[in-house]
Amino acid sequence: MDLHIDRLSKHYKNKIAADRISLSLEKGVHGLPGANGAGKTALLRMICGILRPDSGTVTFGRADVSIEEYRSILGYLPQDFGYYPGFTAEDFLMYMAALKELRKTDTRCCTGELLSIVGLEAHKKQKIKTFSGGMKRRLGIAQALLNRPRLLVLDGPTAVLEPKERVRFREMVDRLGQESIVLLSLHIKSDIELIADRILILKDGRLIFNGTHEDIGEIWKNFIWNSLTVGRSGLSPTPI
Ligand SMILES: Nc1ncnc2c1ncn2[C@@H]1O[C@H](COP(=O)(O)OP(=O)(O)OP(=O)(O)O)[C@@H](O)[C@H]1O
Repeated sequence: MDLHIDRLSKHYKNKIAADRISLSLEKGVHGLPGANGAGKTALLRMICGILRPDSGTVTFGRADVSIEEYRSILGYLPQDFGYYPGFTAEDFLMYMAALKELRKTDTRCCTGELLSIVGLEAHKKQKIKTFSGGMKRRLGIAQALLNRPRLLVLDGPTAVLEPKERVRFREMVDRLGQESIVLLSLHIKSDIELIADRILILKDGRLIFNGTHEDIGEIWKNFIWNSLTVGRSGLSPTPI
């Protein structure tokens, strides 16, 4: 089943976060690069039903973004994900599963599997307050996978990952993209090149490109790379 976005718009006073965005996404990994303020987070939040658009629709198959059926196929890692520092990794996943109203029996077996997928199995009894930024991010990815989503939306998933973690993440997303629609906002050149099958580029809330690496051509490639201002820390202009 496909994700359909039809003329989605969102304004904030004098700013346009989304300007009549229309697109359809199929299974695979879709990368969303773009300069700061281009509208990536606004689009992802509208796709997840967290931000209400001024106009336009988001549907998965026949399910509208506002209904329960849509939420049951969705996994989401927000840009600023809140953790409970006193929880262990395992307890946190159980807690998130309860919030998502997943059955306890299903959750118990999959929390171990998910922690292993994100490389945190050895840390499952460790409190989150002792985790590095990269470990927290990986735990955030694990909670997004709890309901085995057919639509997985990750906002800046690689932002604080170490190079080794990043390689593991690429492999994981590659596997997930074979079964599901994966949509990620990415800031780092090598991530976009290596992770995404297709690229969607936003500029000032408008979708200005939707295609493959081959489609994009050198001019557009230069445009994207020049519009990206971040390295691993979000501060360096040099992509890693
Ligand atoms: N709550 C808000 N109030 C006013 N303007 C907002 C609000 N949220 C977003 N905007 C504006 O909407 C536009 C799109 O913001 P958005 O956060 O989606 O960009 P982004 O591409 O995710 O940026 P970044 O890479 O910095 O996270 C920006 O101009 C931003 O300033």
